[in-house]
Amino acid sequence: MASTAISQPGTNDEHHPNPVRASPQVHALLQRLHDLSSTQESRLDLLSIPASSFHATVSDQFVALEQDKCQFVYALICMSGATTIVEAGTSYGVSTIYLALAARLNAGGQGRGKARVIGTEHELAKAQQAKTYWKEAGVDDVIELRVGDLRETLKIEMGVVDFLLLDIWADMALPALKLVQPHLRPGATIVCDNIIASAARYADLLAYVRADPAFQRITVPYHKGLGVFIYSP
Ligand SMILES: C[S@@+](CC[C@H](N)C(=O)[O-])C[C@H]1O[C@@H](n2cnc3c(N)ncnc32)[C@H](O)[C@@H]1O
Repeated sequence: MASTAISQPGTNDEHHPNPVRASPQVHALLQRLHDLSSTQESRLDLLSIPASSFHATVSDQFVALEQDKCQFVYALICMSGATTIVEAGTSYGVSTIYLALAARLNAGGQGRGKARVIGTEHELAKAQQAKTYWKEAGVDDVIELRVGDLRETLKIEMGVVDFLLLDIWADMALPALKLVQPHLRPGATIVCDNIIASAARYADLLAYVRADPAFQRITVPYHKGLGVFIYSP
């Protein structure tokens, strides 16, 4: 019997439609950035880099959230109506474009707040380049980038937060969650990348959320596991 090739998520075909509403120019930009990131990552084995040298080894790399996960995150934000979003780990701002597009779409609805995406990035060069991509994508008005160590930059006002994306070096995930947690609205969504593959590195985060019944958890079976927590205190 002839076999039919099954397409992969993120490919945008009849089986895996792309939910993102954007112009052809923005789709082309996103594709270009994902391709750049994938090419870089194919030369690195991120999980084999020791935690002690991780920051230095990948400090100029994209390490963008994969395209299929970005599309899922976009859809989750559209479903939840989130308009205020915090991103722990922005890098060159690829995932941030999806967050901004979705928050802005939600903010267009009646009675919703203004779209606001707060990004965080330690590396100044990445932050500067990210801003040029956001301008090209036409979402720079929605994004506020906090440059520096998120353990300081997330101490500043952020309003009531609907959605938190943890796409950060594993040792920074729990500090980020703890800083944003007091601002999360009941029912807020938290997404954490690589929750299975990096489980050992996320030991502190996992112990924290498992110990608190306010976090309803599910792992979505994307590559390396995508953790989704609903915050219901
Ligand atoms: C996985 S990348 C983020 C990718 C991005 N979300 C995307 O999809 O395009 C993680 C980023 O977190 C940044 N980072 C690591 N530790 C940080 C800290 N303490 N404060 C702020 N940013 C940090 C790194 O420089 C890196 O660019």
